[in-house]
Amino acid sequence: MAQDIRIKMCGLTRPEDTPAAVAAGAAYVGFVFFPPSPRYVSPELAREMALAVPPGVAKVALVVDADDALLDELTNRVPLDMLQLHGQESPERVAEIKARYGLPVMKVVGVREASDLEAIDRYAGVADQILLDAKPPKDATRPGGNAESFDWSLIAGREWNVPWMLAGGLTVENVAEAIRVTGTRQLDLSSALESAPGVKDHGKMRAFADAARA
Ligand SMILES: O=C(O)c1ccccc1N[C@@H]1O[C@H](COP(=O)(O)O)[C@@H](O)[C@H]1O
Repeated sequence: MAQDIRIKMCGLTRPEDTPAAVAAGAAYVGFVFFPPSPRYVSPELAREMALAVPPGVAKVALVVDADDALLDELTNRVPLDMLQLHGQESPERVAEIKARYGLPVMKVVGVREASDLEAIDRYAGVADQILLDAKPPKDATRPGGNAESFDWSLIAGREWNVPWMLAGGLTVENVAEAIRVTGTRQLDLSSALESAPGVKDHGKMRAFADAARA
């Protein structure tokens, strides 16, 4: 059993989802604060859910090009352990957010082709973690959570001097291959854990965690 695999289960929307993610063995739980998403949760609901998360499981706020007003509200109301920046935030903005809120920051880098990976070095000095996700399809209404994978062979054998996670279209069927090709020790997903957009399926959470660790 590959017990050292760490999983982030993102886009939890109901109070019962957090204990289910924790029971499945999630190392991180994610709350989406991007209003167009079917996984959007209000700060009030996120607070209720976050308060039920035991120590040792990181509570992550996913935001997209958030301004300080939103980040002030979230950090004041929700007990958080990490901010996930899933927009076009520059390295300077990442550094500013990190300094202002004193929370670890995970910057998303969208990947479609090899040259996209050059962005990692620009963020490695400021972000605490990098999340490699597929760039969204052209007609997408959100920058992530589209159940799209990128070509994992682009990062086969690559190493960076910053912790990183793999995201984008991970499923119970492809997770073993994703780990084999990329060597990742951290996985992040949302769509494949759902029975409908925004509705997490607790059986799928358990099945994914079992497959990832097998
Ligand atoms: O899930 C969303 O609605 C979302 C909205 C805006 C930005 C990112 C979003 N999701 C994140 O995208 C990746 C991959 O998700 P999937 O497994 O392909 O559905 C993951 O980090 C989600 O949390």
